[in-house]
Amino acid sequence: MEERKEKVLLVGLNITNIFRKSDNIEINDSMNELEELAKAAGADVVDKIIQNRQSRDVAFYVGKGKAEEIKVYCESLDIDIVIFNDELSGAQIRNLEEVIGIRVIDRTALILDIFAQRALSKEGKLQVELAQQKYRLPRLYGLGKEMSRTGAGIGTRGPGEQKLEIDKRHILNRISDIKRELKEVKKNREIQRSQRLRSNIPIVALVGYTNAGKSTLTNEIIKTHKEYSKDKNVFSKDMLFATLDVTLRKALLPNKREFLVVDTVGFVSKLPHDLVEAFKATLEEVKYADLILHVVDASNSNYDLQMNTTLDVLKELKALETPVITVFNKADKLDYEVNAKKDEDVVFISCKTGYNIGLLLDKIEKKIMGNLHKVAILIPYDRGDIFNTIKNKTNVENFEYKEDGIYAQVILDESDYGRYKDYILD
Ligand SMILES: Nc1nc2c(ncn2[C@@H]2O[C@H](COP(=O)(O)OP(=O)(O)OP(=O)(O)O)[C@@H](O)[C@H]2O)c(=O)[nH]1
Ligand SMILES: [Mg+2]
Repeated sequence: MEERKEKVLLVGLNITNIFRKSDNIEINDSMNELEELAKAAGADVVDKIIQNRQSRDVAFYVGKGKAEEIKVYCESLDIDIVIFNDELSGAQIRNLEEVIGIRVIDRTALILDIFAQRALSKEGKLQVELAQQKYRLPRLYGLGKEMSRTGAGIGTRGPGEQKLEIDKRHILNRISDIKRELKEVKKNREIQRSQRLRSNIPIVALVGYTNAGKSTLTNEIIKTHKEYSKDKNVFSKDMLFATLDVTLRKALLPNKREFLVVDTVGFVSKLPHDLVEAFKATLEEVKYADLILHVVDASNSNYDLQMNTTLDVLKELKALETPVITVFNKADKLDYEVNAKKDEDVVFISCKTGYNIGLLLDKIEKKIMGNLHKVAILIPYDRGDIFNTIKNKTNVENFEYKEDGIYAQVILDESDYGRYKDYILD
């Protein structure tokens, strides 16, 4: 039997204060994105309401009068849930539910819900549950009878076997259990990673805003491999957060050397902080990549803001030193003549038509193989981690312990040459 879709009303606040940061995504775009998110969670979006205010109302977010209007409107349209475009406090949720009389959730709970439905790997599930528990903890008091139910639709679903229990002690216990389990998973991943680093296969990570085409591009790139078959394809779909788990696949450079492609979870503006925290561990793969492909949907009118969101997350991951090629995807949807720039590190492509995929592969090859540099390095003793990475990758055998660090003669490829330039002696 098919479940009836939950009917939702979306409510956003347009802060009209003159001090408002001008780099925010405009309210209409933000609400359209919220609509896509709600659809991705399986909801039937009935209408969107935007309220102009100078600031948020502390108790009711949109103000009590507006909340009362929303109640009447919801009754007339038989709405099941009201979704607010920003993160709400526990008190705001409780107050709004009391007035409106139906379930109220915020953008954060919505995103967490999508993640809860989509996470596949054990680690992904644990991370989402951790973020959910952390979200619920300070809101226990606010979660009234409507929210305290589990398994009651959007915003209440959990990825694990465990029901989310509305009891502080239980939540705290569960959080420490999850953290312990995650530590185990992490250990395994580190072992795998060090094996990979030793094997010396370059790693290329695809990052970018959700729906930019990272997974589609991954599938294009992995076709180059001799062992490629369709079942190696990663999941891609016109839907926000199609990918939640980091996947690794083999591919070949034009010069036939093997490399690994990492497809990652996409970003979205106002990504809940706990979720960023939770996914940092998974996204660590990006930090260890030799090259990042920053995939951008060039046809999106907010592509520059989306790029900034991605760059912010890369900064948080401390992955800004890794070389980047900016890949403007969906060139087929641009109605102006694309001027595939001379810039080495930028390329316009279309996964749909195959336009410039070959050029991109050439650029990847150049970037990760580049010129080899024979150099002397001096790594301070407190950066033994860096020394080990270089040692494993370049199979250096002769090194000396000097007064101010470890000295060695090594051969670095282009990307490592850039990455470790601070430690290279003239
Ligand atoms: N027109 C056009 N559509 C594309 C192109 N590349 C990808 N798409 C479509 O864009 C949608 C999103 O693609 P995905 O590859 O799933 O995007 P993603 O970046 O992996 O998204 P998340 O996993 O949600 O972060 C799909 O419907 C693709 O078919 C392209 O070059 N042109
Ligand atoms: Mg994807």
